[in-house]
Amino acid sequence: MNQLKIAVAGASGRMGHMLIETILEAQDATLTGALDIAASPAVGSDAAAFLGKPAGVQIESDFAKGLANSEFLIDFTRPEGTLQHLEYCAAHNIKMIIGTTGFDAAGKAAIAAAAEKTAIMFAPNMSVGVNVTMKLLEMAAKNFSEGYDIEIIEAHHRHKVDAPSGTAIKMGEVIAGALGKELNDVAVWAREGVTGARDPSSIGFATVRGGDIIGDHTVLFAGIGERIEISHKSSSRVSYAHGSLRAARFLADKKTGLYDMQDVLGLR
Ligand SMILES: NC(=O)C1=CN([C@@H]2O[C@H](COP(=O)(O)OP(=O)(O)OC[C@H]3O[C@@H](n4cnc5c(N)ncnc54)[C@H](OP(=O)(O)O)[C@@H]3O)[C@@H](O)[C@H]2O)C=CC1
Ligand SMILES: O=C(O)C1=N[C@H](C(=O)O)C[C@H](O)C1
Repeated sequence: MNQLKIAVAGASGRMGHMLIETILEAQDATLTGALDIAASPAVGSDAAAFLGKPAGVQIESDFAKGLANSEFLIDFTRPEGTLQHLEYCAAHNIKMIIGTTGFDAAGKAAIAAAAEKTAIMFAPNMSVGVNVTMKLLEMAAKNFSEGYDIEIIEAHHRHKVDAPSGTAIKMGEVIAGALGKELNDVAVWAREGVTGARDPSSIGFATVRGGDIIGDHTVLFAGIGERIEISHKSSSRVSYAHGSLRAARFLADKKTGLYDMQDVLGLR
């Protein structure tokens, strides 16, 4: 069997650990590299030291060393880190699976431009459940387009640095798209003080941060006499890691192009 040669960026992070464990368990994938920022105390140690069974792959901060033997880089870091990895991968034909969230428009444009040089899968949520939920939301939004107020509520662990989550924003984009609108024209990102009555055409967002919540998303369609909630709740990061591996398998025969999990899962 042809092995997928995969490096992991952010190797000592929450997702980095989950990805390394998942790659080491997979029959068709080999961990061939690991990256972290130069300031990380993990640089120089074995990428699987946290599992108590070394993988023989050292965590590097130098891209040339960390990516020397890899066909894929799975990147769950921070936008500024991902954009540096992107430049290197585009120049060296390394395919990328990008799970990092919190990009601005310029960052997203850089990813689209790099996809003309190498194949990239970029999605704010790799879980099958969330991506199927996106389809449910599209259908719901079309049927609740009049008379229902739409609010997106997300909750994550205390360490999360971006808000609203990338998934919540994507849910908003899917709903706005189904209604023939641009999310930026209708989004109310937060509320405080005397806000006035709710604009019926708006899509509201609410963010909760606390403890070890892995990732909960609920979309509320609130009408008169009834309300509908479509929820997804993650109980482990393993679904994100499995989705990332599916993405690597999907990219294996692609040379260039920008894809998302809807492409990987055949949901388009
Ligand atoms: N698409 C999806 O399915 C999912 C996406 N995410 C997203 O993935 C990202 C990471 O999440 P999580 O693993 O919880 O975060 P962590 O903070 O646990 O891990 C981030 C990792 O990236 C490293 N890092 C930080 N800054 C840089 C940089 N500038 N360059 C390179 N590496 C850097 C960190 O190193 P150090 O610790 O030394 O700072 C750490 O190893 C977030 O954007 C999150 O929203 C998360 C889960 C699922
Ligand atoms: O930071 C996280 O943890 C997560 N981030 C992603 C997001 O911003 O949507 C995906 C998931 O919800 C976990």
